[in-house]
Amino acid sequence: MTEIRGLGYLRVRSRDLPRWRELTVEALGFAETSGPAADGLYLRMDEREARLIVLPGEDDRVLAVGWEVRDQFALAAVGRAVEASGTAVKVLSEQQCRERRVDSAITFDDPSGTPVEVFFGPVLDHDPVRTKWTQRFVTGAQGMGHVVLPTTNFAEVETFYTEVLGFLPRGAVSMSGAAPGQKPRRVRFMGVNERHHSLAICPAPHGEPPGLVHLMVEVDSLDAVGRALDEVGKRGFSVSSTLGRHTNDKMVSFYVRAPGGWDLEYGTEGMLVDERFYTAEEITRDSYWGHDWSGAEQLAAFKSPE
Ligand SMILES: Cc1ccc(O)c(O)c1CC[C@@H]1C(=O)CC[C@]2(C)C(=O)CC[C@@H]12
Ligand SMILES: [Fe+2]
Repeated sequence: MTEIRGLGYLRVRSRDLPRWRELTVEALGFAETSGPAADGLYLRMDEREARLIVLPGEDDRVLAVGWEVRDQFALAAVGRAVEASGTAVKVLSEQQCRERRVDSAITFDDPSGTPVEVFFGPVLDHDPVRTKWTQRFVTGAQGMGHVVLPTTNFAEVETFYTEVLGFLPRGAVSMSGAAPGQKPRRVRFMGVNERHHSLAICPAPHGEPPGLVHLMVEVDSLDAVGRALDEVGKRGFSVSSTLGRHTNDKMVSFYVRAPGGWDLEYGTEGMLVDERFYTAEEITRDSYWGHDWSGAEQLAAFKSPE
């Protein structure tokens, strides 16, 4: 049984904070709050202080994928497992934990170099979450959403997340290149809670610096998804994939290109997995309908030569 309970937060760095703010706050309807860095973008989805944090800098990169555990004992157990696997673990300082608004955290790189943080004890903000479309983000026991990570050492990364961190396999798909000129690739899905997948890995060059394929966040309203889709178009953001319904998690979503070269997936109606009855399945199409990727710009992660 995994100690990881869900995706807790994502911290990224960007050269273009105004555009990130326009996308997340004005188009997707995240609630903006303040945080320790006066010039940072701190985005609330729920009673947590911030789930998505964008800090200004000279490049676009993932600073940390934050995974949440129950308590200090679970955190210690994860730290021991990661060390035992031969990966160096650092304990975050009190100052770093204050910045992240968590009780304690450790950090390490996964085998493809994605910076990972594992934490417990997030600080809550009890003020109401004022989202633009009055939607609620689906979080709670399902965590913040899911991330898809690019990797060139697929097998090693898969082993790390399943056997060291205890993620549960939640099926796979073999896809012919979705965008023209792309190679076929296998995507593996993994979960830690009732959300179908909190993590997926995709064979792709990681790019330099560490990139993402996408971050998915879920809302409780199809109207919010539709309104957000209208708004990203009006504001000139590139829609990487049109609206569609996935065959594995049944999510209705679209994908929009964020500044920095990866996508935000914005969806609703994701299914819940009941581990008492679930078995991992192999899907043969990514979607029942929709999800046309032909308009996608190349992923930053796919830019460097294979
Ligand atoms: C197949 C699928 C089911 C549920 C999801 O939440 C989900 O993101 C996907 C995969 C989408 C998939 C991806 O993440 C990596 C880039 C891919 C392979 C494409 O280029 C098209 C489909 C994309
Ligand atoms: Fe996704």
